[in-house]
Amino acid sequence: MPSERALGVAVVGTGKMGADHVRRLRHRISGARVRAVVDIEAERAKTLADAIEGCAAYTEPAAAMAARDVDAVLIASPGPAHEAALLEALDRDLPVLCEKPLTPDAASALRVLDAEQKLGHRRVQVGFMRRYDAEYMKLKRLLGKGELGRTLMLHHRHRNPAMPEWFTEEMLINDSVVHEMDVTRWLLDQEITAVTVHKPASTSNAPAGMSDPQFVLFETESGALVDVEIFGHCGFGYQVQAEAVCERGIVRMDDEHGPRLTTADGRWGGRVTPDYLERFEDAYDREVQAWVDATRRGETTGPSVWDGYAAAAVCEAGVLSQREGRRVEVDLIERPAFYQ
Ligand SMILES: NC(=O)c1ccc[n+]([C@@H]2O[C@H](COP(=O)([O-])OP(=O)(O)OC[C@H]3O[C@@H](n4cnc5c(N)ncnc54)[C@H](O)[C@@H]3O)[C@@H](O)[C@H]2O)c1
Ligand SMILES: O[C@H]1[C@H](O)[C@@H](O)[C@H](O)[C@@H](O)[C@H]1O
Repeated sequence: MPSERALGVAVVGTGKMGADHVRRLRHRISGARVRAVVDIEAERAKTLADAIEGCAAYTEPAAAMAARDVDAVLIASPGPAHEAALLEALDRDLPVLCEKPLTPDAASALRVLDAEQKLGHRRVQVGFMRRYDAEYMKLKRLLGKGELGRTLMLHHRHRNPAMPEWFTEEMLINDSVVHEMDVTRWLLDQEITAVTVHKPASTSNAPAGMSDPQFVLFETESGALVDVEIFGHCGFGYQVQAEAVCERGIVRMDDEHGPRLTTADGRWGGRVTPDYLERFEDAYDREVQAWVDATRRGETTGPSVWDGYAAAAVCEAGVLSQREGRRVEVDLIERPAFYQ
């Protein structure tokens, strides 16, 4: 439905990420209006809606999706709640931007994959925002040019200062490393075939029952090896780095943000971003603008339900490896022609 008027968006889940997307839709990107906010915490949704002209608060995603001025849905509830909201939106043929992970496990991701195929056209963009980050885009372009030859290894580092108290050890894999699963598939243009999770000595900052950091190894279809350091409680800030080792060179992603200072006491250096909202702000903006623009043209672009399902299948292997301490092969269905 190519449209001249602003896209009416319902935002489902108004916690840290949902509230930030509401701010983004209102103040940082063009072509959209927040018409509904949904949260099981009624007061949170109402407080947010009261501050936005023409926006209503709901506690049920289905009620918001039925509203006359809602054309599209941005899902930012916790991962386990995504499936129900996605199926509801697909049932109504509404365009969706769904925060990562698509769903936390492969079986639920497959149900979404089936529902979109039954609908007969793509409607869902998955919120793998690193694909919209300037540094990752440069890395992708360089690897794609072919000058460096095949990529033999990728090294990823993913450090968070601390995790919320509800964050579990499994979530280190299916909520955090899911980003590296997606960028690895995207950068190398191939699937991940096996995962092994190793647990080094744990920081005393980790909560009881969580071994942190963890070292995750992916094997890929071409035989590349990919390692990920996931550190949930590094204490000092938010850091995401990547380096590709290729046949004819090495590309290291620049993760510096902000000025680098040299000071009178002989120190030299920059600043580490405190969290993902600051580190990836431009990427989130580009991602949401791309979704609004494509939706207004009547198209669906960006990471697909297939990408969300493939990452969920790798997560499932990763969680099993984390639990059992062994290498686990990824169990992936054949890619349907619909998603070629
Ligand atoms: N792309 C990124 O970098 C990034 C960063 C952070 C979070 N996320 C993703 O965003 C999503 C939300 O994470 P968050 O950190 O904002 O969590 P949060 O806990 O801060 O917020 C979640 C909100 O959803 C509400 N909620 C729970 N169940 C709901 C339901 N069934 N319907 C409607 N609302 C519901 C909660 O009351 C809460 O207000 C998750 O999928 C997470 O993985 C992505
Ligand atoms: O939900 C968040 C978010 O996806 C961040 O981008 C990631 O760095 C965190 O590790 C994760 O917990």
